[in-house]
Amino acid sequence: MEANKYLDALKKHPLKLTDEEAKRSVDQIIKSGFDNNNNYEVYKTLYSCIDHTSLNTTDSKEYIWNFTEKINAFEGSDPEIENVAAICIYPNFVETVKESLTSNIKIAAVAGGFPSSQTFIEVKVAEISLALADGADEIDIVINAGLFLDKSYQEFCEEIMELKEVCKDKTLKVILETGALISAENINNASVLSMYSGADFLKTSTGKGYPGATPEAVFIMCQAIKSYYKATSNKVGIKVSGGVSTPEDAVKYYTIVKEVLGDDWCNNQLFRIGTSSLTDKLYNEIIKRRK
Ligand SMILES: O=C[C@H](O)COP(=O)(O)O
Repeated sequence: MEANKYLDALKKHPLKLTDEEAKRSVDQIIKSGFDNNNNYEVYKTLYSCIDHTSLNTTDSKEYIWNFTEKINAFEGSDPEIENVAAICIYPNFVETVKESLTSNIKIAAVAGGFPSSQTFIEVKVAEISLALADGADEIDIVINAGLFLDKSYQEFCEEIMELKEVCKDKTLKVILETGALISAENINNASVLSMYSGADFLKTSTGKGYPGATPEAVFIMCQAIKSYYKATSNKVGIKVSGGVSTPEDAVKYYTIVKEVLGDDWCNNQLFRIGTSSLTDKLYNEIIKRRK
């Protein structure tokens, strides 16, 4: 995009709410919609939207192998429940997951200098290329928040465009690290620029070092995705991550996505929950609610 296109894109998709208005709106959405979605069928949908995540300093080949084996064991074990959407790991474990995975789910890798994104573009390109070569289906990168906050939008967008080019037809999820962007305006603007730069999904948080997902941030991101869809007919997905640890949290985010974006987004093609602690809890809740 040429220089004026960045500002044009932001003008085309302005934030129409203050932070306070966004909070009131999303609180009302949750209040009026939560109970309708707090049910067995939605829980099963949510389970199928999970990016089952392990991003620990202590992760090892053996641990990730066993982590994957648990997902393999679940496959087909319960005819009523579709397996999780993806396994999400550090890039150096893609090979391990590829070798051990027997279920038909996606392999997602964080890459590009996760979680700070503070490294050379050459390193980001190499890390993504290696993860893809090992078999990753999806790549989760973090925005260059420094460039964004400095309003260096051309460099900001060109970096995402370059990394999307490396991914080709593989899914690129762009982590906004909303806990670092803080304001609704920053979250809206980072969403808009990331989508025009090639993001297939917008993702809230790394879960590392900054506050994770919030209903307000997800609401703002969904509004931006809706506005972008109206302008371009392109559907960009939403991935909620960072501290999503209870079935109730997941239902709240589902409620926001359903209300703002509609049923088209309420599946794992366009809605994911990145989590390291929800999967078993959600399964247990589903079993509890089974008649
Ligand atoms: O998607 C990736 C996140 O790191 C998961 O965050 P969490 O460990 O708070 O569930």
